[in-house]
Amino acid sequence: MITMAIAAERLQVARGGTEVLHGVRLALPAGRWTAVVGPNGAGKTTLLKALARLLPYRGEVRLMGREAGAWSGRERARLLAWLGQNEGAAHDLLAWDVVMLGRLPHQSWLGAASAADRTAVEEAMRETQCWHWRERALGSLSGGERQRVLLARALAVRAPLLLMDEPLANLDPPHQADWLRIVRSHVQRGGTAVTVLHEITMALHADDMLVMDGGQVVHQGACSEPATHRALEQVFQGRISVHAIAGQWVALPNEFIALDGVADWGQAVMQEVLRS
Ligand SMILES: Nc1ncnc2c1ncn2[C@@H]1O[C@H](COP(=O)(O)OP(=O)(O)OP(=O)(O)O)[C@@H](O)[C@H]1O
Repeated sequence: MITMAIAAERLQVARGGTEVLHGVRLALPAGRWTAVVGPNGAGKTTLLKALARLLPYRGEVRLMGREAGAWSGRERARLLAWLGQNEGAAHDLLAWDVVMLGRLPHQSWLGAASAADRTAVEEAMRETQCWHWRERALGSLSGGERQRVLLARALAVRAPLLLMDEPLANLDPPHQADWLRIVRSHVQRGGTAVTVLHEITMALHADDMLVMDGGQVVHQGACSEPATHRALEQVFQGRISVHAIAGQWVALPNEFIALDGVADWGQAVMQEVLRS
């Protein structure tokens, strides 16, 4: 039997007095990476927050087969690591201390950090290449540097469930590629990742995709399935299309590729890439 890492039934969430998630049903298998995509305002952040119990909801959420509310706060904090969008953190905290916050669920009340905590922090900071700034205040770092520290904090939890909302914000292309490797290695070790991504080509690297529109999940399927590509094209009103280029699914804006000559130019660039 396939273990469901996260499942929801009849999930309803209201924000500002208005219902914005309308009875969502989903089942995300363990050991896979699911990308949540959809137009602005579709309800992606709301869904992720509800799954992490960061927002009140009606209906049912199950984490690793158990009702989310049945886990104690500390158990849940060890089970599920969260990286939010535009997350605030005290800007005068040192990067090291920010990442150490990810170890709180493992520490006793007022207990000092253990050797295992320090190892987890160092490994997470080296993995996201922010070890170098461990003595710097968070507020002194650039947007992308700060994002890597916050990603390290989520990794330091060593939770089997990793939920990330727009994790690529401010990351340059090499660090986006590093992030991809980190998520892949998390799922290869049996972990589960759920990420909200606006960059559809990056999202197509995931195993599965949850396509949202108007506060509902309109499609759930493998990123390689034509039905998933059709669902994507539909929610973005036919303004993007999914293509296979160099063995990878790529989402391109139709206006762009329809321009005379641009498609030829794209082909030429791709040939160059393949040759190099
Ligand atoms: N705090 C809030 N108060 C009132 N309405 C809210 C609040 N937060 C979100 N909403 C509304 O809920 C709906 C879903 O928002 P949500 O942030 O989940 O969408 P999203 O798919 O993540 O969007 P985006 O792609 O723009 O980040 C939107 O219509 C939004 O305006």
